[in-house]
Amino acid sequence: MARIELDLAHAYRPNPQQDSDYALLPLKMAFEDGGAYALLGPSGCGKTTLLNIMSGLVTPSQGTVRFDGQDMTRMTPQQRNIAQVFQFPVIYDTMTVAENLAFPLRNRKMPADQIKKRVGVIAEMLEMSGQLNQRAAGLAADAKQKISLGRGLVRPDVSAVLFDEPLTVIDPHLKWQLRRKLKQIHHELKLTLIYVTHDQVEALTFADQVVVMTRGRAVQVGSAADLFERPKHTFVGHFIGSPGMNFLSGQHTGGRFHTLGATVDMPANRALPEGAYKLGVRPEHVRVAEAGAVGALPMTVTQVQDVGTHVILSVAREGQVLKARLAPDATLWAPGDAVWMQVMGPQTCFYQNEEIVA
Ligand SMILES: Nc1ncnc2c1ncn2[C@@H]1O[C@H](COP(=O)(O)OP(=O)(O)OP(=O)(O)O)[C@@H](O)[C@H]1O
Repeated sequence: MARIELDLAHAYRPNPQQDSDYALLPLKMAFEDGGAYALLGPSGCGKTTLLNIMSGLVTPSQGTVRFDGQDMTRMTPQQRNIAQVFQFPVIYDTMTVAENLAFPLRNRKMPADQIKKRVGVIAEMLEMSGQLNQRAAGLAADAKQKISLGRGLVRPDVSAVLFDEPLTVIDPHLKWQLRRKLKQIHHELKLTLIYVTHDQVEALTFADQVVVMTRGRAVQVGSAADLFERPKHTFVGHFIGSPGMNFLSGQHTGGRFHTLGATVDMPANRALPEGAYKLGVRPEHVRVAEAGAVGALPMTVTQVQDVGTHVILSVAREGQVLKARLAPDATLWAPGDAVWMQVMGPQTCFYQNEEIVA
């Protein structure tokens, strides 16, 4: 295993001139030895490009890839000793499950008794012990992809295992199980795992550290709690959470925040220089308040969505909607009701140029 350090940018086209010419804008980051990481972001943000640069399938147009300090930028995937699992199964249909799992170990000339043992361990982890002697050809797509996962995980000596949306072909119920399984496998095998996905639940359940990407930029690297409580960039606020963070543009002057044609008092202990900001507050932290309460805004209820475990209350002012995630008894509210919504609190964040400042 290795610590992977990236200091690079990548454009697929020659002579990139502007940001939009880059699949990856200049980035500098490190993946620690033995960590479980996810690269999360919408389609086209550069996740696969970043993964392929780590594996050696793509050479960055600028900068370097280092493994444990050694420059690997121009090395092949074999030389980097990387295992990669793709969206669709890459297996040999004519071989049995056991032979498929053993294949990467045979290639590395591991002694037969050790191969048998390791294949047994991996099959057990993936709950495939009963299928070891079956031919892959007769198996369902789910089972074939499990073999692909197993082939990625079977070698104990790899620098890292890279997964590119590996659960795409998996049935939703099994997907949930496999996600948890991969997390458990990570704890047991202590391999460096890097997992590409556009699904926040998948990223947050699997990884200890999530790299959130948008338009070729890695905007934040952090734990689920970091991304939830302190989104460094408004994109992270929008993208993580369901519904995402609320944002209100406004002006801070004289200890008050002016937004949507109203004024909210800032809590006394909240130090913030005067200026223009976007206030960011998670629906989980918005509360219905007493009329005129410090930190509350007068608004009108537009929608009450009862989703069983909680209620999403949508309120609006001057055409701007704010969402609050409340306990189930909030169904007492109805569209048209006047409410005061508490938007200021210790978890309220402030942004300038989309970056967090307080
Ligand atoms: N081989 C290529 N040649 C030219 N442009 C490419 C190539 N591969 C990707 N791109 C472009 O680079 C950008 C990043 O693509 P990439 O596939 O890395 O994103 P992604 O986040 O993995 O998206 P998806 O989830 O859809 O695969 C996109 O604009 C894409 O069109």
